[in-house]
Amino acid sequence: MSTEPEYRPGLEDVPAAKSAVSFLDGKKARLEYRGIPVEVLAKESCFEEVAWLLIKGDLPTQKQLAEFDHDLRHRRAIHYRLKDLVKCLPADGHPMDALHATVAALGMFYPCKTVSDPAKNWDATLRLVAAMPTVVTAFARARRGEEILEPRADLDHSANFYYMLTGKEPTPATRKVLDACLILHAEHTMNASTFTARVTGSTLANPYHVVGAAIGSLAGPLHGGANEEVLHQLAEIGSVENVKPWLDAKRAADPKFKVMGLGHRVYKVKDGRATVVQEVAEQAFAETSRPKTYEIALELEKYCEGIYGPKGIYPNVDFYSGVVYQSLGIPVDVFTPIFAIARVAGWLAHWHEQLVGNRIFRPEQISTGKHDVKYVPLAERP
Ligand SMILES: CC(=O)SCCNC(=O)CCNC(=O)[C@H](O)C(C)(C)COP(=O)(O)OP(=O)(O)OC[C@H]1O[C@@H](n2cnc3c(N)ncnc32)[C@H](O)[C@@H]1OP(=O)(O)O
Ligand SMILES: O=C([O-])CC(=O)C(=O)O
Repeated sequence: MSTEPEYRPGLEDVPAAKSAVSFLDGKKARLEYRGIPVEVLAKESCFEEVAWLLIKGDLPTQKQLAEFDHDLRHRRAIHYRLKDLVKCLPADGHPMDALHATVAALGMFYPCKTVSDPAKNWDATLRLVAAMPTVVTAFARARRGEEILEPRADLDHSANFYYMLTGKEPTPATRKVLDACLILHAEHTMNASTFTARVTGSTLANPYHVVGAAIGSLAGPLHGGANEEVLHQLAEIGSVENVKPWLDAKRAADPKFKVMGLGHRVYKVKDGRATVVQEVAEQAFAETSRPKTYEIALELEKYCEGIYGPKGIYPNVDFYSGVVYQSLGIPVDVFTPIFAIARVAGWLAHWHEQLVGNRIFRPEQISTGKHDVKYVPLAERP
């Protein structure tokens, strides 16, 4: 009898950790952060409160939230040499790469060398949550030759992000839309980037390495990078009338063609976050106007339902988020960095959880290579 363990490609259904940070039922599209439905948080809460909830485990008291908010506001500014670094990066480079590089450098300017000091771990946690919007906006502006703006301590997290990006204060509706999007993207059980964060954390690497590794994982088009791809896809389609001919042609050319923003390992119904993003979008469009891309996305969802619905493939959170960001005037390649600005809360929550009773991740492989191969000296090879 074979003793070979069962191999599950992509670790499908294999538990990689025990976690109390969030809960997901993919058949019912139910997502909870520390037991609270995400839809409720998106409507009632703010990103700062949700970050505390995820990392600390419970809703903050009024005093805790006030202190947390104060501490975040005072860690937004980055060292002037980090701004110089951002200015030196290639202007045509991707903002996710700039974020990746600058988060590593952030860890050099504000070190947390070992992870055994809870006070230093907490300081790094605050720094990462607070400073990532500063880094993203610094690169977004510097590459266009615009002045890098100092964070404003009189604005909350979402409003300050929008201000640092655009130089304008958001309207209350825009702030709410952005904040709700950050809340919706803050955490999602054992997704690829969170798993990456936990694996990295399990080596006792410092939190900047943990977040840097997770940023790299999030960047891929099968994960967070899909929100940008969706917008390219909608631009390629170009019109509501072209949805059917476009998809028919793609599928004819490649039966395995993947529609970006569709499908999920866990959800077999429409991602509840996508529905909330649409509700939020309608608020955003009340101030601007319903963009053509949104009409195309709606038509694409409708046409895809007939084709992919029977297989349980529906829109995920990335399907509509980009349309919202675009309507706020945010450049397409900044969409995935916004995801990272939100998800850092979840990554850090998992990092703190991983450190309690930590054991290094070291799974097994099923070896498929050769054995006892004779080494042939180079001179004897053709
Ligand atoms: C925040 C997030 O990370 S949400 C996910 C964002 N990613 C995307 O939107 C990219 C497009 N989607 C995908 O590539 C996938 O659905 C993933 C990566 C999200 C999930 O991948 P997996 O769970 O490994 O599913 P897998 O890729 O094996 O697909 C299973 C089947 O559904 C099909 N399928 C999955 N997604 C799609 C899609 N977007 N369009 C068309 N068909 C799809 C596959 O072709 C495959 O079909 P088959 O059984 O006939 O071979
Ligand atoms: O859970 C996943 O695999 C991907 C996802 O939706 C997320 O990270 O938000």
